[in-house]
Amino acid sequence: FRQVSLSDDCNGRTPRRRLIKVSVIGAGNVGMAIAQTILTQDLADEIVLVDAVADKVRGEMLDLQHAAAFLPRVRIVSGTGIELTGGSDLVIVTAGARQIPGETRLNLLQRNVALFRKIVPPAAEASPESILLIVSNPVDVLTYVAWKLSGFPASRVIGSGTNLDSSRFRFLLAEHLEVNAQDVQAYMVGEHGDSSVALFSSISVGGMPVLSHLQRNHRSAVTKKVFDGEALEGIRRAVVGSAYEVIQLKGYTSWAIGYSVANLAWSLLRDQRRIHPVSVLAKGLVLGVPPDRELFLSLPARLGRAGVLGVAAELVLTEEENKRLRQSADTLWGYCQALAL
Ligand SMILES: O=C1N[C@](c2ccsc2)(c2cccc(Nc3ccc(F)cc3)n2)CC(O)=C1Sc1ccccc1Cl
Repeated sequence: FRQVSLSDDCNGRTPRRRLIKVSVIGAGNVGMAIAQTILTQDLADEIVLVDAVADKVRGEMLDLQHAAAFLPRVRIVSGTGIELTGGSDLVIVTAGARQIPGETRLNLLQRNVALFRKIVPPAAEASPESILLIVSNPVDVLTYVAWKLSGFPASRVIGSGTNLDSSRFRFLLAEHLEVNAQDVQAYMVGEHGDSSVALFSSISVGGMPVLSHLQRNHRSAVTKKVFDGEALEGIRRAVVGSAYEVIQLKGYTSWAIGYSVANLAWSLLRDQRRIHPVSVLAKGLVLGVPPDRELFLSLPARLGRAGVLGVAAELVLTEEENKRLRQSADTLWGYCQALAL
């Protein structure tokens, strides 16, 4: 139809905000769930998908492009070369060898370190101002590896860490209390996975702590239902159990990790300064761990466009919680040292 210009086009100049570019390296179930969620949440102006398998990543790009009639306009690019990610604000790494059943974590780690040696240096060189967000497992050690290989300041190298553990924890608590999971503040910290530490003492619902003096003074339905210890320990175990249950039922996880990582991307790219439990350089932040030990584990961190703006180091931990955190720190440090990067 005939082009009619009705609006003042700012003297031929289109007002420009800085365009946001996000790259996802690894177009598997996790990478594509993250990309799809970032797309639907209108978070990026350009999304780059990189994977070693050319047909797979081109197919994923085309399939997403075909949804354009229902989505905000986003440029979607794909290929096998890391150089496509150049100029990214955020580079999300989900690439990783799939764990062979029965394979030890150390063996999977070594295979993924070899992969990271090929991915991280060129990605860092192509986007020197970007934030690296590591999702590949074992995520805490691989975030340390990405930090060492990238040469970036630790503030711009983050692991998804216990963000997923914490979102499952919040879901299970919310179900138990029949309240919206968005009104449940609850953190799991430390090492992602089987050994994450649930911070029972800092659970709050609608801003009310559920494990405190309330125990004595109020017998409301909320505190009565939540504060008995075995219910909480049961929920902590269910966080781990639910991960294994999903793997057993569908063979992989995607939606929860997709939404939880897109939530991190939102805070980072839109400079939200929100606090998330993510894997950060925990040097000198864990009581009882020598302050010179360089290791990554999850702590509540304030996230913005500059990456990690601050870490909640003055965590209120019980002696038991701190002991478990220290044990995780020792294990993780052992792995990091063994790599001798
Ligand atoms: O939801 C998952 N799924 C995975 C998975 C596995 C194959 S495809 C996806 C999962 C599920 C269950 C166990 C497990 N263990 C594991 C440990 C070390 C590794 F390097 C890789 C995987 N990993 C990967 C993973 O990290 C999670 S979260 C998770 C895992 C275990 C305990 C608690 C949580 Cl919150």
